Amino acid sequence: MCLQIALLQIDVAFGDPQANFNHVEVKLQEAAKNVDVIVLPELWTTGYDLTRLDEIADPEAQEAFSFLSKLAKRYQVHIVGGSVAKRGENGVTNTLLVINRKGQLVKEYSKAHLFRLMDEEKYLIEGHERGNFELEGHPSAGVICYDIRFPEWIRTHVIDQTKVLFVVAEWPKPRIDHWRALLISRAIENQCFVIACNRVGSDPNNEFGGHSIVVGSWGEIIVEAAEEETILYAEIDLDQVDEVRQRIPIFSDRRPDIYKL
Ligand SMILES: NC(=O)CCC(=O)C(=O)O
Repeated sequence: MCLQIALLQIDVAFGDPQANFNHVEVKLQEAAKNVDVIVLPELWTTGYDLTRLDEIADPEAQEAFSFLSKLAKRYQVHIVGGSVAKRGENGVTNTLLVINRKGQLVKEYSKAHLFRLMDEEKYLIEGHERGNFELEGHPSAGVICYDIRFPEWIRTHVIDQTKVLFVVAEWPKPRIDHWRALLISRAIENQCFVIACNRVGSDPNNEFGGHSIVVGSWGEIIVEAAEEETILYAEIDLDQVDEVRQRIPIFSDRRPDIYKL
């Protein structure tokens, strides 16, 4: 079973949701021909304008959901809709939205590990649930940026046969070597596809590194972007995951009985 994927490696206007909705609408239309899944980066509506979240966070992520739902239906695509600053009852979360071809919400996942270097813990509340969902019947999962530094968290997502791990990010350029190494490692150790969408451009505090990437379940790089705005396309064959897992059966060779931390 093959899936055609498009990753929107875009710039994000700092604290300007309307500009970002307009930009994503254009890019999504461009990407939508002959693809099954479109992926957006982290916090694509607001960027890291965290001090203005009172003003610009999306109540219950309703505006982002309605916008992505309309486009998913129009183009008949699944959208792994990056993440948005969602204002809920208890505060603001950094929340990933997954929407199917019918425009229905399949999954919401809130970033579990908040990144202190970018002040997330001062303005956001953390999520507690896993990011698993099904994509055309295939077990998949989505996590957000800093989450990939926690292999034990990622493992909990793949233990139930997950074949595709989506990562949405605003990862700064100075640590782009970590980004690449962590994503390739997560693919090899979990024997799954890793589809990772980063932003480009800069904000008042950071320059972002691009290098969105699709890694196969053997750890090979299928496609990788540079540092400019681009739409990155990839075809993934999900049968590869079964072959790799049969060849080196790490899931049956695991020894959780001796892994106590
Ligand atoms: N937005 C983020 O979570 C950034 C994570 C990051 O830069 C890192 O080095 O980890």
